[in-house]
Amino acid sequence: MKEEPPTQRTPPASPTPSLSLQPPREDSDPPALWIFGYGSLVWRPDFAYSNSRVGFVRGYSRRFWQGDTFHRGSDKMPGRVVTLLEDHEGCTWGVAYEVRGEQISEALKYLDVREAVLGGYDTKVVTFYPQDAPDQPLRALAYVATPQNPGYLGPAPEEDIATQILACSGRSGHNLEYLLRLADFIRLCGPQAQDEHLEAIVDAVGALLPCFCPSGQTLAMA
Ligand SMILES: N[C@@H](CCC(=O)N[C@@H](CS)C(=O)NCC(=O)O)C(=O)O
Repeated sequence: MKEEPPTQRTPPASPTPSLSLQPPREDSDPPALWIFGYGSLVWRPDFAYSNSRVGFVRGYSRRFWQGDTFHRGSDKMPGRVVTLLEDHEGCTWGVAYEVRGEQISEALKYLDVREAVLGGYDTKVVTFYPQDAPDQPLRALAYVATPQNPGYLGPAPEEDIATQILACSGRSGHNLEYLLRLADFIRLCGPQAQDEHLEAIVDAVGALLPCFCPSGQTLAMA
């Protein structure tokens, strides 16, 4: 399902940087583009793609520092979603999706609405290292929310981020679902994908939950 923007919330993203499409492998092969997801794109790309690979990007850390007033929050109660922070020591795990031929324009058109218009993200070219072939890195397009975008919330104690996540939901669902689906993915990637920031927020949510679910209800994940 593709979200339709109720109104233009942020200026259209700057045109996608001239990411040279991967040359066709054979003359008959269509051009290809890799798109790197590290937040909701990990479990809900919602665009057609030909191939996907789990892996990581170096030089970035994932942070719940972007506000979201559409998908996981509202204007009155913005949720928190992730962006990439430039961090020389950082390593962020996610999923890269290969789009080929006509899939390219369809994916970019959809993501421009979902990520840029509705989410305040901009595009950035990153180097993606597939988990199964880290010696064969790929250039990929990533959507990154910079501090200059109007929805940027920036750093906060993990306990405060956890409180905000527990209190927010939007058109795509509860902010807690967003956190837990991402934590599930990182857990499935194994210990090399450890994300201390994400873990600290999940731990803080666990510590707060009795306050939010006094009857001891368990969290039902759809
Ligand atoms: N750009 C990041 C983050 C994308 C992201 O999480 N964007 C949010 C807010 S704009 C979104 O699309 N949410 C849809 C959802 O929460 O299901 C990614 O590559 O996954």
